Amino acid sequence: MNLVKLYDTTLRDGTQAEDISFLVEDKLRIAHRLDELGIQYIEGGWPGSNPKDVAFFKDIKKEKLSQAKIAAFGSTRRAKITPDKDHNLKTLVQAEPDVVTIFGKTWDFHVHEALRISLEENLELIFDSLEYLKGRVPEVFYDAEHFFDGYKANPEYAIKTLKAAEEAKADCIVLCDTNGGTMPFELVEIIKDVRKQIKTPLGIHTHNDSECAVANSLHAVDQGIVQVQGTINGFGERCGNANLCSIIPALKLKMGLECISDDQLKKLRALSRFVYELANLSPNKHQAYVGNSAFAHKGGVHVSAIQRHPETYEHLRPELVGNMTRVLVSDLSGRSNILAKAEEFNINMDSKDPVTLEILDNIKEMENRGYQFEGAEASFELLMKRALGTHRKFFSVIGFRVIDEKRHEDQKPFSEATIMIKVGGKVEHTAAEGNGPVNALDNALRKALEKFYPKLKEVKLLDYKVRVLPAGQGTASSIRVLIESGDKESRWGTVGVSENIIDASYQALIDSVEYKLHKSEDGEAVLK
Ligand SMILES: CC(=O)SCCNC(=O)CCNC(=O)[C@H](O)C(C)(C)COP(=O)(O)OP(=O)(O)OC[C@H]1O[C@@H](n2cnc3c(N)ncnc32)[C@H](O)[C@@H]1OP(=O)(O)O
Ligand SMILES: CC(=O)C(=O)O
Repeated sequence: MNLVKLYDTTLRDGTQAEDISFLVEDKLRIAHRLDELGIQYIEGGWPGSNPKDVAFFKDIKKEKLSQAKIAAFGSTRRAKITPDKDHNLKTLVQAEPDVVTIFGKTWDFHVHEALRISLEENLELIFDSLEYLKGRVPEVFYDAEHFFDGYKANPEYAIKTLKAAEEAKADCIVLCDTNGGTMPFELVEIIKDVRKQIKTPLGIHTHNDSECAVANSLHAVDQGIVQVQGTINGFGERCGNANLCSIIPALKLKMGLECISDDQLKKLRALSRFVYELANLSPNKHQAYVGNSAFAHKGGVHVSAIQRHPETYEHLRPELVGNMTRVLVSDLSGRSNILAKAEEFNINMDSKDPVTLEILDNIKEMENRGYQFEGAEASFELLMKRALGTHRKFFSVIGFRVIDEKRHEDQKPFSEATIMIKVGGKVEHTAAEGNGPVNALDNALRKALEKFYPKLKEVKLLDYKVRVLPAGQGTASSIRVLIESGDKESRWGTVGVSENIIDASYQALIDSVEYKLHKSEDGEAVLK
């Protein structure tokens, strides 16, 4: 099996994305996870750029990585000075990385416009910057910036720049689609020509401006390229870099090329989510291979078929990349969705049971009113339990009142809720404040119930989403509230719909509390 080396630039090009910034501590943690995944090269940053990147290279030396090599990034020397006087090249060597990668100009237009030097001077910049680095660091890679655009504009000159890097004995020459506009069919023809003229091992670095970064990387490998650069989740300048979360499984599972082990591949989804978390971004649920929806089935026809054989609607087994099959319930559902969901919740159901059809009709009718169960699986489970008669009533709400008051125009509004509940034969009447009416109602409900069910103290309200649903024929517009709650072990979503936002929130809060009580080992056991 051929070996393709992976070069991750999440910590450098990834941080060039709008909204993405990592602390040194984050970078160190990500480097460890990339190492565990089996990434061979980790580009940590540009030490000539800022003190944070200098600190990263200092700190990473104290860390023990199992196999990955650390690369420092920078540019060729500035014009009119020798390499030994160039601050950027000096800091690259001082960072003492395993690899230095420098980028240089390939496109004559850039040489004239961005560097404002002659084409000949640019060749000297490339040659003597690489020559200076060789011998001072263990490995030197050359990123041929704008290679494909440069080749299209002036192929002879573009190849000359690669030859300058080859003469200086660069260990790998990386062809970059810097502006991300190259089409796969163009890239293939260009690489074929390069391979006739350049014998140094080649790498690929693509951007996603025309949504072709992954396709271009895979075509490049097909053409004999041995190093693939990219980032986790495709983070990167403008529309991003080639997404390693898609490239890695494609290399291994579609092209049969060894790059990481099977066990490492199973860590892919966890790494993707870890990097989103440290970047403080919500994961893209529709992301190929690793997203929540990547193997989520909604249409009844699909669910029926995957239950007979998963390959009918899955291009590979999700477990291979650490993901899993999910069955969604919606108004596109058929009986198969309900049965699959019931199995997930360990509820016994029979496809011929009239209850299955009753639940299905119920869901369709509720979705028509604005309910949505895709993000509210806890409400769905309670709905099934109610239909099957296995739902337990832990408490009843006699009534509640919410007051939202602003006593002076300069004062913050004040929210208070009172609630009366009944548990067994006991009535509890409590009041609580909150930073808004829903928060006050949540506090009052839990204050009243915690006395009977102390396990509710573990529940936290994690997310609250409100959506105004347009009015239907003859109906007023309504509000859908989705609440995400969690405890030490898990998270669950609940939903409420009403013309009144407090009532919709109340329904979702009640479901959240009921779900927690059901999932606690035994309803009676939590009742003191
Ligand atoms: C394709 C890529 O992604 S390349 C990486 C891009 N990433 C970044 O730019 C992030 C980090 N960059 C930085 O921190 C800063 O740009 C620095 C510290 C590197 C340089 O800062 P400054 O000296 O202020 O320069 P500035 O940011 O304006 O960049 C333009 C300079 O870079 C020079 N330059 C650009 N590319 C190259 C190159 N390949 N080789 C040598 N010099 C280059 C330009 O000639 C220009 O120099 P001049 O000001 O002497 O005319
Ligand atoms: C080197 C690099 O980041 C690019 O050409 O896009």
